[in-house]
Amino acid sequence: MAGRVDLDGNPINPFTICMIGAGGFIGSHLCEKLMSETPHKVLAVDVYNDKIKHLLEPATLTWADRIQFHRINIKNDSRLEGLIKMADLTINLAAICTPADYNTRPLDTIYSNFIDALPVVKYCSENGKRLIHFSTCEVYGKTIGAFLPKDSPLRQDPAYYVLKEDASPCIFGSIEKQRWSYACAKQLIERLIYAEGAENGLEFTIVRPFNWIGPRMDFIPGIDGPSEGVPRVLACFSNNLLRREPLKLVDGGESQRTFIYIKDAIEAVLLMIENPARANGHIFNVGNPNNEVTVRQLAEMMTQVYSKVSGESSLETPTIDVSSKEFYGEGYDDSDKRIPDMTIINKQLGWNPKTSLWDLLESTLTYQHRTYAEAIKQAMSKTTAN
Ligand SMILES: NC(=O)c1ccc[n+]([C@@H]2O[C@H](COP(=O)([O-])OP(=O)(O)OC[C@H]3O[C@@H](n4cnc5c(N)ncnc54)[C@H](O)[C@@H]3O)[C@@H](O)[C@H]2O)c1
Ligand SMILES: O=c1ccn([C@@H]2O[C@H](COP(=O)(O)OP(=O)(O)O[C@H]3OC[C@@H](O)[C@H](O)[C@H]3O)[C@@H](O)[C@H]2O)c(=O)[nH]1
Repeated sequence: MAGRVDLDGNPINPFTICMIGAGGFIGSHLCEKLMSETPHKVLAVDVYNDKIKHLLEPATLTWADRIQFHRINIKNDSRLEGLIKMADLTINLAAICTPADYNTRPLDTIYSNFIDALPVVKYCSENGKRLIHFSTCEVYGKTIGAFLPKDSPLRQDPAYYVLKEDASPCIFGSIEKQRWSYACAKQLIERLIYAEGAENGLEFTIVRPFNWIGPRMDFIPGIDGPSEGVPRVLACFSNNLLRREPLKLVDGGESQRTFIYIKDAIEAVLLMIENPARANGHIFNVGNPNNEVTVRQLAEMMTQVYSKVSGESSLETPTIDVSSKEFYGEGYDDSDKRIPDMTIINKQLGWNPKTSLWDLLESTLTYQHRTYAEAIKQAMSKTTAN
C-alpha cells in the first residue's frame, strides 16, 4: 500500500471518498478494493449495508478506521452535504437500475436517476469537490444498425453499431415505451454534469458501465429479495438454474450484450479515482467488447457452466420463450446490441478488460451455488410441504 504512484509516476496521497450507493453491487466491490489495496478512506452512504457487512464488522479489521457506514436516503437527508464537504471526492452510484422497474415504476426511475442526483452534483460544484458519476451504456439506446433492413450488409459494419462516447447518437424509443425513462434520466444528468463542468468548472468523470456482472449482483427472488421481484439477467438466470427451472428468453433472446467481470471493471474505476488529471472531464465506456453473446447464447453458456460447478445435470428443456409483454409488462423495449468503443479509456488510463465470459461465469456461478443452493433447497421443500 505504501508508495503508491499514479500512471505518471507521482505519489498518491490518501484521500477521503464519499461513496453514495456503496451498499450495492458495484459499491460493495469498490469498497472491498479500496480497503484491501489502498490507504483511502470511505464514507459509505446507502440505505442498506448487507453487501458490505463483511467490511464493517468486526471492528478489529485492519481497515476499521478507514470505512464508516452512513444509513442515509439521499432523497431527504440534510447530512449529505456535510459528508460531501468532508470528502475530497464523491462517487455517486445510487440509482434504480433494474429494467423491470423502468416501465412499471417510471416516476421512481426518473426521480432516482435524475432528481435525486441533482443535489449531489450541486454540492460538488458549489464546494469545489470532484465527482465520479455512474451513468450507463443505456444512454446509447439502440444502434443505428437496428434501423437498417435485417439483411443489409451495413449491419456488419462497426460504424453502424460500435458505441463511441464522443460520436455515437443516443437513440431511444417513443415516450409510450417507458423502458427509456431510465436512459433518458441518465442522459439528462450527464448533460447537467457536463454543463457544470463547462460553465462552473466542476471536476467530473462520467462512467458508462456495459453490463458488469459478478458475485453479489442484485438478489435471488424469495431468498434475499422479494419473491415477485425481477432482477437483472444474471440473477434471473441464476435463480432459474438454482431452482432447476427453464431459463426464460425474452422475445427469443436475440438481443446482444457484452458482459464484463466486475473485478476487471473495478480496476478501471480505481484508475479513475487515482488519476484525476487523466480522468477529469471525460466520459468513459467500461466494458469488454470481446465478451459479446446473444441472450440465448448467455443462457446456454450459463447452463453448461452451472452444470460443471454444481455437478447437476442440465434440464432436458433448458430454456423457454416468453414475450416481453408477459415478462416485463407494457412499455418494455430493448437495446439491440452493445459493443463499447475502448479508444478513450485506453488512451487516458491504459486500461483493458481481461476475463473471458466463460471464466467470469465460472467464478460467479460457483459463488451463486455456494451462497444460495442450500437456502433454495430449504425454501422449495417448505413450499412442497405446505
Ligand atoms: N451493474 C451494471 O452493469 C450497471 C450498468 C450500467 C449502469 N450502472 C449504474 O451503476 C450504478 C450502480 O449500479 P449497481 O449495479 O451497483 O446497482 P445496485 O442497485 O446494486 O446499487 C445501487 C445502490 O444505491 C442505493 N440507493 C438507491 N437509491 C438510494 C437513495 N435514495 N439513497 C441512498 N442509497 C440509494 C441502493 O440501496 C443500492 O445499494 C447505478 O447508477 C447504475 O445505474 C450499473
Ligand atoms: O430472465 C431474463 C432476464 C432478462 N432477459 C433479457 O436479457 C437482456 C439483459 O437484461 P438485463 O436485465 O441484464 O438488463 P439490460 O442489459 O437490458 O439493462 C441493464 O444494462 C445496463 C444498466 O444500466 C442496467 O443495469 C440495466 O438497465 C435483455 O435483453 C432482457 O430482455 C431475458 O431474456 N430473460
